[in-house]
Amino acid sequence: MINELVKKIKQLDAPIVVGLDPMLDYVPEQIKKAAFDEFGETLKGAGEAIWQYNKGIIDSTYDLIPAVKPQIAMYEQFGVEGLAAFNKTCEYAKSKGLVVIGDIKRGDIGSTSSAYAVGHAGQVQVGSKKYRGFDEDFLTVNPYLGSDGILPFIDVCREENKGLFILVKTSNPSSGEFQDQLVDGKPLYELVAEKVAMWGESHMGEDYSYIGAVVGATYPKMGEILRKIMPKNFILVPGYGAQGGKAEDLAPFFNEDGLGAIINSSRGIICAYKQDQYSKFGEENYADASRQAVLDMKEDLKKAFVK
Ligand SMILES: O=C(O)c1cc(=O)[nH]c(=O)n1[C@@H]1O[C@H](COP(=O)(O)O)[C@@H](O)[C@H]1O
Repeated sequence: MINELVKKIKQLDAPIVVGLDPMLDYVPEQIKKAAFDEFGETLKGAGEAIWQYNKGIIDSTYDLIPAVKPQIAMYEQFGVEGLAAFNKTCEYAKSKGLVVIGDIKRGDIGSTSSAYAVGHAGQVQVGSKKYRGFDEDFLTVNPYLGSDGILPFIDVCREENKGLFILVKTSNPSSGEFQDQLVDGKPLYELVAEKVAMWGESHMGEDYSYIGAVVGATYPKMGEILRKIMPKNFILVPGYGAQGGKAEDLAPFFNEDGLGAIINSSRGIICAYKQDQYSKFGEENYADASRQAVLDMKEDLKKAFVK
């Protein structure tokens, strides 16, 4: 899948992933009304509303972008109905040719990581049959438990031609509390990056590894160092837009070949219709506002390459 992702990024000239993080408050009234008329103000109604909202965004942007990243918490809050919406969203995005990055941020002791990996990237055995519970192309994982927690994910990804993005330096304000701590004079995030580079060698694509890293757009100086430590690993970069990351800060995340990073924007795209600059679209045309926001993001990212 990493080769397909790289190919699509090149073809579309868009190192962009749209984060499908649907809070119910973001869903336009007309979609909520239709869902609640059918299923009532229930978890099922909420699941239907977020699915229809996502479908609109996918339909209006799939020809411009290589990938989407549904964040599972936004779905889990509605219980199994939310998870059904997550699954439908992943399946529909794939049917439109999009690469799906399942933002599940899992990681546990080995046996439990194995079950997570099977559930989201592999196939579970049921008697004589095998089934895919969920079926994302990439997963985000948390490396806090060490190799035991990561290797089961890599094993499944190797069998399935899938990949990972491992948290290295996260975009949030308190990410330094643990991640920046010095260990033998080196920040912890650098040690994790060295491990990601090493793990990545065991599952290589053509030019890049299937094993990538997550580094926040909000820490460009660290991004520059991490880019060098992990030259063959793709970096998923969240934090652009709603969290304050600017296009001008993104250059260090890319390699000389103009590749190596994919920039996420969630609220900046899916809630575009709520922003002043896109208010002319109106709530009913939220999906057109999202399309315009993707086009504007694409233009804006060009600044990252202006030397
Ligand atoms: O793994 C992630 O995607 C992630 C890592 C990180 O360091 N920071 C971060 O914001 N994210 C996710 O990226 C998305 C950012 O959303 P926006 O701030 O709305 O663009 C959310 O889904 C976050 O959960």
